[in-house]
Amino acid sequence: MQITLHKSKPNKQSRIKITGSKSESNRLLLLQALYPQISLKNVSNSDDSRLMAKALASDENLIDIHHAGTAMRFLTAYLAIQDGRTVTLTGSNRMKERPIKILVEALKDLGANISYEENDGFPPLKITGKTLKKQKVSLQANVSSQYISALLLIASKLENGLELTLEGTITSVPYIKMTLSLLDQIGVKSTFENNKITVKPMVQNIEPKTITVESDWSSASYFFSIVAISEPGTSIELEAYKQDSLQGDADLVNIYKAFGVSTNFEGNSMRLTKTDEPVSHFKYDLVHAPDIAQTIAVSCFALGISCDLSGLHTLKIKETDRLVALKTELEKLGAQVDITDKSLYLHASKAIKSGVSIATYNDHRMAMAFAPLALKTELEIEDAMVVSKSYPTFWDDMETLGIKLTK
Ligand SMILES: O=C(O)C1=C[C@@H](OP(=O)(O)O)[C@@H](O)[C@H](O)C1
Ligand SMILES: C=C(OP(=O)(O)O)C(=O)O
Repeated sequence: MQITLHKSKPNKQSRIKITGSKSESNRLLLLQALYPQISLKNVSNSDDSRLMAKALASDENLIDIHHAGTAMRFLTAYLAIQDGRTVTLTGSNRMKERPIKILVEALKDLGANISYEENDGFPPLKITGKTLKKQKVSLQANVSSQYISALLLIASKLENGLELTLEGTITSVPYIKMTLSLLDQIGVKSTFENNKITVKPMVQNIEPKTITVESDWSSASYFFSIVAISEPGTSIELEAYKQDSLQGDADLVNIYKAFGVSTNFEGNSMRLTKTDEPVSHFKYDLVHAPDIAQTIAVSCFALGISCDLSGLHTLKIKETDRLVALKTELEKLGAQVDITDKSLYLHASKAIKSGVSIATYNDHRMAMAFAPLALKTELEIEDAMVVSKSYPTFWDDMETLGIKLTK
């Protein structure tokens, strides 16, 4: 379905409630399957988290995880330790292009029984669960942190725990720390020093515990963008967020200061207000927060400022090649964008073409990142329901803000 976004002015004040972080939810759902004493509140309503929950509850021998990357990686590790069970784990066509060899090889080094059903190094995988007795493994850490989190999530269930050696520059570090922090909340002990992570085995049963998932910061990024592009005084209140977040994308508070957005935490919500003028050039390394690259690039384009974003090497293997997708779609709107395989440079431009149709490439973040441009011009978003991968009520929330759209 295509959505037309009409040029709109957002309400002066709005309030939006966003559901739990997809990343935290997918970790906690897996931990809940391993430790049923855990109860969860504010779980993400995203397609990816629903698919994760469904897969964990399934006793079928074929599981299709569609576009859900974290679910694919986390379930590979989970199924590898389900003794005696054989499952084929597959996904969308794009999932079959997203590499998984580093994780599969690490699991195999630990003793797992996993084979590739189609192409070497890629899903679908045939996994026969067994008890893994080895404890030490090394893996490349510069491609995706999801491989590392996947191993850490099952580590406390291994007989001797786990000792990971991370090779190369570690990418997306906050996501690894999030995993360790959630393990700590359920009583699993770990250490992370330099390039070594250790996790202790859990010998006794854990105490019953309720964990409330903080709302999703990557979803919040689109509201930071809208406030940045708005008139001074425009404010949006977002629930339920805290200053001391496990999510690396909470760096948005710091980043959007450069675009004139002030953030105030009040109770369990945060209020974003447009207070200042943006900088004239923005330079940032997003190696620890790759999911907000699209939002930031579009914000800069809307504000007419140049930006130089680095640390983007993981973007090529996400839902689509996000570097190429950003360049193609921003240039349709009149931008000039230079990309390498790990960076993006947007030249400053004032004019934004009207009536352009934005392709989304099965990538929720392409649809959502471009939506704030409705404050500047009319545009169309193709295959707009792609947003449900992480944020099913996104378009309803846009309407709540006062953005006019036709479905
Ligand atoms: O562990 C996680 O929940 C995630 C890790 C990141 O992936 P990479 O480590 O592959 O960059 C991020 O892009 C993804 O959306 C979620
Ligand atoms: C990259 C993402 O998700 P995943 O890797 O879990 O598919 C994302 O949500 O931006």
